[in-house]
Amino acid sequence: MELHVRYEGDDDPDKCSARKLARMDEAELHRATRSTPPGIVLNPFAEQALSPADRPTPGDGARHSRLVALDCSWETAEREAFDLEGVHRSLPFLVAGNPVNYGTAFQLNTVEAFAGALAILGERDHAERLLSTFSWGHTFLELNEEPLERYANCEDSSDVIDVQDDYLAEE
Ligand SMILES: C[S@@+](CC[C@H](N)C(=O)[O-])C[C@H]1O[C@@H](n2cnc3c(N)ncnc32)[C@H](O)[C@@H]1O
Repeated sequence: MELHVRYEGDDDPDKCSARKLARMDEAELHRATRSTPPGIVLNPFAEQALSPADRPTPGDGARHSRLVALDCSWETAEREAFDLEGVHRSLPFLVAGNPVNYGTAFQLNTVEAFAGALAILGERDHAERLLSTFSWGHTFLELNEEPLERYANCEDSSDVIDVQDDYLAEE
């Protein structure tokens, strides 16, 4: 899948995972909303959780084969900031493995959000490739190994929420 980032530029540029992905030609940064192409928008406020039902199928338009994230500080990541064109999906319970937010559920950085989404959509190799260039990348996969596998085996969003409920009950 193509990876696109609406890049706000209000977070520490030295720690920004989206900038690193762009330097590696793994993602394209867009500095304005109007230049950001439509796609599956990774939005923590979206009502529907991402699931394997969102996998692109032949005949779907290009927007179904693009993942779009908003790279901004969590302080400015309010509902209105995700005013991007496309199908909005939240990621289910997953835990950050990056050093800034280590152990925090639901607040992933951009590369973790892309990798989690790709794994749920059945593109595990792509997810691993993205994370392999971050020293802590393997931690994200280790922490989330079981939930990622279970989500990837779900049929649709309501199945994903049922699996998520198992993890939230343990919290
Ligand atoms: C708020 S930014 C923070 C980025 C951070 N500055 C970095 O260096 O990667 C992380 C983005 O990843 C996506 N994301 C993170 N957690 C998510 C979740 N639980 N559901 C959907 N998208 C999520 C969203 O697009 C979100 O805006």
